Amino acid sequence: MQPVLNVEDVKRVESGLTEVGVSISELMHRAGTAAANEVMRTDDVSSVTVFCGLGNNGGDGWVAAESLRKRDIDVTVVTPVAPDDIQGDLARVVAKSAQSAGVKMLVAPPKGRVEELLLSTDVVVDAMLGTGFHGDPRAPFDIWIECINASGATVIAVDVPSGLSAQTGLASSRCVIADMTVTMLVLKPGLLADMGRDACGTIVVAPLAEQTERLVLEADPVAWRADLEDYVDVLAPPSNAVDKFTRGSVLVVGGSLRFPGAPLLAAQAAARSGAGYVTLAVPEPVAPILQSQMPEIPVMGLPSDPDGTFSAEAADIVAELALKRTATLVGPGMRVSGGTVGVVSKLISSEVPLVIDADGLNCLARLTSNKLDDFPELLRRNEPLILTPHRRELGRLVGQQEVPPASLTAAMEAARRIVWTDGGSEITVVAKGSATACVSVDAAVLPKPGPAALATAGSGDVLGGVVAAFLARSNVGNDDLPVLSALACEVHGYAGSIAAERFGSHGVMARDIIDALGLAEDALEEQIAFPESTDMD
Ligand SMILES: NC(=O)C1=CN([C@@H]2O[C@H](COP(=O)(O)OP(=O)(O)OC[C@H]3O[C@@H](n4cnc5c(N)ncnc54)[C@H](O)[C@@H]3O)[C@@H](O)[C@H]2O)[C@@H](O)CC1
Ligand SMILES: Nc1ncnc2c1ncn2[C@@H]1O[C@H](COP(=O)(O)OP(=O)(O)O)[C@@H](O)[C@H]1O
Ligand SMILES: [K+]
Repeated sequence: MQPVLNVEDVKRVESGLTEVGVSISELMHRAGTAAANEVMRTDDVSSVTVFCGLGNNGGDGWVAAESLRKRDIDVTVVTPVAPDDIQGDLARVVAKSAQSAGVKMLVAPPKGRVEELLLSTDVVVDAMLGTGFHGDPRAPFDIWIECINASGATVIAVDVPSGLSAQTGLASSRCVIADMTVTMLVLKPGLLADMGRDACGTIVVAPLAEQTERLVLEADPVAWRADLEDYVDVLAPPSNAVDKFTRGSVLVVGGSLRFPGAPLLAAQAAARSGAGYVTLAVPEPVAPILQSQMPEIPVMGLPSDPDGTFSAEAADIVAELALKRTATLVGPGMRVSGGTVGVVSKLISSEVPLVIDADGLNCLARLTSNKLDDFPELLRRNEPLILTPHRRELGRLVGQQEVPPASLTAAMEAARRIVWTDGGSEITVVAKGSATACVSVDAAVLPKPGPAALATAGSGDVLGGVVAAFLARSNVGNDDLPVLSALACEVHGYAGSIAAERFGSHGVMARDIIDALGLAEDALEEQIAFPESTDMD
């Protein structure tokens, strides 16, 4: 797994490196050289334009320019001020050095001149704004960003694409869209989430010093990006000596007359994710509707209120059923009512491996008056509990219902409040979004995100079914629940990619993701076993 550090903690690595004799100036030289090395790896590069800002990110750019000049590349720096007028000492020194080495420059050029230069540029190096950037890019950077994005040149961003927050992954309207980002020392969360996914292109981490790895670990990574090899051994090895029950049995509890389809999607997804026996428990009037849809999945009708949701009597029956299954998923389409809150509450207090999704989470929010983190006794259990909220559901659980977490880091913080309420490793929160974090008390694991085609109604129900099936099939201890959940997310995401190939990136429906789940898991397992053989990107 690759560590991810909050931007403020990167400074701790920087000062640790200074203590072992690697100065900031030396780091800047190594950073600029690392960026230049990536430029040199680009095919057929002869002319490069480096856009430099006024801080240390700009300093990296000047170093890169000088390094490229020495390798006979035709390089021009575009800068708001001449080297002598740069305020920061480090950046001024390297800028003057590049100037003395014969690097060409354009100081505060008009827009038309920048556009003209870009016409003959093969590679742009974006060294305008790095981790010191806040707010919206001001002139002239806003204009230069526009020119770069319109240029068609290959763009290599230094540390972070200008305009993107390396911490939050949020960007204003002006943000460099790079083909590659050479990020210094360590991954930062904003590169992996939200707009970061569109802006960074391929991410290359330049460690810059041999002590970096140790110092990064000491700086307490906020998350870990999973690699495929991390998933080895998470699921039980295949065996022919199984029957439908030993392959893992899943109970899906949910549905209402208003939303009968959601639990069916989840149950189908569980069946397509390798659970040998999947059962649905739904309110009585919903049962005949579903039974006709899916002959493989037995449907049980449980006591219902007149509005077609579970009644109070359903709770004990559900708990008894759950005790006989390897894992239970509760929530899809069940609505929030006295009866459904009772069902969720009963399941939580039963020692059964449990996944709570969708309205199951909203019931939990109701039960705890939007302060789940104030109810440690509720969450204290031995068997696994996996919550799969999207950001609005997550917000409702921790009192942020008006303003849900807006970034991956904010979502991880909210998820941490929940898992720390209990403090045990049996709870994992899968904080879903365009990038997802699987958070436990020990770690936050970031699966490789799937395509935007996953953002379609019912897709979350499908994920719930996959997570429940993997929980039923797994042989891991509670400590590995974040990795197990991350694998479920990757299979879901990969199934989304297969479905997008089949139906077009705008044409995917939740059912298409379900149909691709089995193939997605096979493909991923092949990748895990033979990592070099195929390229998943
Ligand atoms: N942390 C480290 O160990 C290393 C950092 N290095 C570089 O240093 C960078 C951070 O340097 P700095 O802290 O100087 O920050 P930056 O260079 O990212 O940005 C600071 C500059 O941008 C300006 N700025 C901020 N917001 C702006 C806005 N909205 N519009 C226009 N201008 C704006 C500031 O006035 C300042 O001049 C990193 O991104 C990386 O590229 C590297 O030199 C090597 C190692
Ligand atoms: N832009 C995106 N890129 C990748 N995955 C996404 C994106 N948007 C949503 N997803 C994924 O799709 C699923 C949507 O779940 P959810 O919001 O619960 O949907 P629903 O409630 O409609 O079932 C989650 O797994 C989420 O991580
Ligand atoms: K940059």
